[in-house]
Amino acid sequence: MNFTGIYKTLSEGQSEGRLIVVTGPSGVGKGTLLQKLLERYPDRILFSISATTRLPRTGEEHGREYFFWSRAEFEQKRDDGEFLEWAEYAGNLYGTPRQAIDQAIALGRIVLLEIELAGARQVAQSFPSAKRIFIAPPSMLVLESRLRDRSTDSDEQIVKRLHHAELEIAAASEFDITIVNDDLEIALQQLESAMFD
Ligand SMILES: Nc1ncnc2c1ncn2[C@@H]1O[C@H](COP(=O)(O)OP(=O)(O)OP(=O)(O)O)[C@@H](O)[C@H]1O
Ligand SMILES: Nc1nc2c(ncn2[C@@H]2O[C@H](COP(=O)(O)O)[C@@H](O)[C@H]2O)c(=O)[nH]1
Repeated sequence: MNFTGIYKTLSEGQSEGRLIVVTGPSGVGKGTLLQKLLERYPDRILFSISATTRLPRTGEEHGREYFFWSRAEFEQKRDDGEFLEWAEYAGNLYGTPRQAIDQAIALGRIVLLEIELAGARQVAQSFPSAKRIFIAPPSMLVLESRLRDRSTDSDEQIVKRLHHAELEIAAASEFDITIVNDDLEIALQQLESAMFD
């Protein structure tokens, strides 16, 4: 059975498996929030591991933060239909492999996708019942300082990411709910309520 088939069956009431998409500009704190949720609900939540063609940052491991694939490998898998969604972002390809998600939803888990806007739009088309949550920064200045203080991206990457951020923030109204990540604990509580309601 393909993913659509499994998801339909589950939405008809046989399990509580569901898909939640979390989108927001790079540096807004999506990963920080989701990591904390995962620590709170390790048995209920599955955090999808994406694939990317970007190089690993210090401390990142293949199969933990991402599957780090070459562009040729990524494109082959994309052409073979192995991604639920994919997009080019700031010069690299990113995508959600379908397989683990199919299995987790079938087992009744809440599956979280942390993806950028173009991918979120694809999921909205293929899975209109997925809940879509937008994480917004308190301001562009705060976003920029989070990106700079994180010290993971070059100046060139930061400029690209801030440019993307403006496009993403302009699309926030497409989402079911927007959460401003100012105070981390408050944002976490809001995300938790949105996920389980
Ligand atoms: N509420 C907050 N207040 C202050 N700093 C925060 C808050 N949330 C996250 N941060 C910090 O902001 C930086 C960016 O967070 P994080 O890496 O989680 O962002 P992200 O949205 O996952 O980025 P990307 O999409 O690039 O992966 C990190 O250094 C993190 O510690
Ligand atoms: N469309 C997708 N976007 C994804 C996926 N995995 C991550 N992302 C988004 O990419 C940017 C940059 O991430 P970074 O790790 O290089 O900082 C960020 O907005 C992520 O949410 C994916 O599978 N599909």
